[in-house]
Amino acid sequence: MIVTTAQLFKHAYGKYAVGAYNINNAEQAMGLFKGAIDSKAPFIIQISKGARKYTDKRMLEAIIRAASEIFPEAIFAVHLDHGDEETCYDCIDSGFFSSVMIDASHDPFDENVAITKRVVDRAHAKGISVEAELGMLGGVEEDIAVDEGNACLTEPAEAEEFVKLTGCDSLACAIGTSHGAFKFKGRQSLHFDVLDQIKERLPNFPLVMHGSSSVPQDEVARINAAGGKIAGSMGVDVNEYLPAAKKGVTKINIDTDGRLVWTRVHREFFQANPEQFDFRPPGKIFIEEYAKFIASRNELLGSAGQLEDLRASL
Ligand SMILES: O=C(CO)COP(=O)(O)O
Ligand SMILES: O=C[C@H](O)COP(=O)(O)O
Ligand SMILES: [Zn+2]
Ligand SMILES: [Zn+2]
Repeated sequence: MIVTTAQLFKHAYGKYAVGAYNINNAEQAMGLFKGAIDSKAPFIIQISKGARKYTDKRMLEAIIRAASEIFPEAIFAVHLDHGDEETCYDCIDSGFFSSVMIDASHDPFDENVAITKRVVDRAHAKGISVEAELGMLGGVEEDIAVDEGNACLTEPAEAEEFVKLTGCDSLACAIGTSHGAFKFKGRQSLHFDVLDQIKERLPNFPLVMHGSSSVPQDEVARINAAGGKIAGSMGVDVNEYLPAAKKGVTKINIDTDGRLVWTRVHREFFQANPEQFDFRPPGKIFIEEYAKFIASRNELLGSAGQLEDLRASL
């Protein structure tokens, strides 16, 4: 069943975070739905502009509708990840997306407000939720690279004003993370101080954490042992997911870690079976491994086991 992110956040706020996972193909969709059902968790499927280009937006919709038929118990939102204004309107008009993200965080504050407000008006007219972004993460997103020096944490007073002016349903805040596999040079903590200040100004308002992959070091080691060359990568401490959720982070975005699962499975498979050229055996392994990964993340986010209570509340 497709619901809005606002419906998911109402149930989760302050108790747990809903995992938001990107998909690009059928194997990821199968693993995601299976892992969510195995862990009895609601979830958010995210589709980036890159995914819509790679697989074709019609193919992605068909894959998700099919997965929803294969796993009829699933409760999830279909969400556009890092949309621009034009892509937001395309998704709002599609009749398929229940939630969009307008990411105008690279524009000046007033421009971000104006763009976000226009998207909010169009989305709300159709009952669709809107995530906006304020502050700047490091790393690369949708082809825009932000180096560490230019990344800036969300300013709490600005966040309060931004939400009032735009009427958005949730806000992606920069609290120290970045996209991709190279977030930190050493183990680093989230900026809980900033989170506390934002929560004080925006009580009961759902916040979103992008760049939340943990980049498991054993996963990286296995990839490198099987011929990969991923060096100096470090991610978010998974033990900080739940404390962040208790401070209002209601959506936690994880994409890179899933790509690492894919890379490890396929590198190990083809290294062990150099004569193989059928992609289905490793594809099958990936679906199983990705399902296990999703279930493990949902446990850490606290969303595992919430499915039936959520269903009863809808
Ligand atoms: O924020 C993300 C998608 O919007 C994904 O972040 P990661 O690169 O840490 O997985
Ligand atoms: O924010 C980035 C997400 O991980 C999506 O990545 P993508 O734009 O390469 O599909
Ligand atoms: Zn952004
Ligand atoms: Zn993101």
